[in-house]
Amino acid sequence: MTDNAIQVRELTKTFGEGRSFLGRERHVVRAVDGISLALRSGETLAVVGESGSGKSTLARMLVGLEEPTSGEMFIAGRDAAGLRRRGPRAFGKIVQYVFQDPVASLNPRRTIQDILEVPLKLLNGYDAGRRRARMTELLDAVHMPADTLNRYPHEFSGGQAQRIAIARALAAEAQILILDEPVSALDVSVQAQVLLLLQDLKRRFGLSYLLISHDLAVVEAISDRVAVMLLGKVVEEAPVQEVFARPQNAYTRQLIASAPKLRASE
Ligand SMILES: Nc1ncnc2c1ncn2[C@@H]1O[C@H](COP(=O)(O)OP(=O)(O)OP(=O)(O)O)[C@@H](O)[C@H]1O
Repeated sequence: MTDNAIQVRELTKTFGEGRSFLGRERHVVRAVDGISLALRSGETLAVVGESGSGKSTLARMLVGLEEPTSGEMFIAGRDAAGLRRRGPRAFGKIVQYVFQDPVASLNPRRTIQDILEVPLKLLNGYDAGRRRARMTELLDAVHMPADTLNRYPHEFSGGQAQRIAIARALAAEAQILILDEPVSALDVSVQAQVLLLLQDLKRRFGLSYLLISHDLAVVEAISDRVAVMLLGKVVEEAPVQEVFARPQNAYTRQLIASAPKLRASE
């Protein structure tokens, strides 16, 4: 248990429960359907699956944005039910979300300094001097120049904006990052740089990543293990080389077969 950054047991999330205001039964969607899985400390676990398989719902529960219908979640060894009672900041200190669209994830009316200061102030309670020093370190860690602080999100390319979003996630001092399609909105030429950066940061800061991706080339490049989701369930979970070399599940085989990019890159 202690070696797991994230552990979930029998986790379920349904939507549409109850009756509509006309008294009709609603159609219930089991977005996440009794999942058990673990993200080990220091590893990257990829969660793959087609659109609607429940990946985002799982991720949203892990950062406290969605409440499970049933089941258990432990984040950095802490019971998520307890974290939820203490409010959203309790999650933010231990797990952070990196979104697919970096520019949209950064407030357009705020400078990068304002954006980075929020977690430093609210989650860590750093004073002005410490915040300034930490912001310089963070920008350096993501290979952005110090004058980035005075600029606005729209002044940056997608790749640069994603570096800044990653710096913001690191500012919380959380050890676990949920990477939700972190490079799919970026030009292919920039994707590799951001993936290399993520690998570098993971080693330097001892991070653990839960990577959501539909791009199997990205999954193969940076993951240690893969969990394959289908209709809210995990149908296969194995080390990355194993999943690609010997997929056990028919759905996994189909996913791999329909990923020409991966085979073409070999
Ligand atoms: N807030 C909600 N209310 C009702 N249904 C929802 C809600 N959020 C998700 N769902 C449903 O739950 C299922 C899983 O959706 P989810 O977004 O988790 O899948 P996904 O694998 O992340 O898909 P994508 O790759 O398109 O983001 C879908 O059928 C979706 O329509």
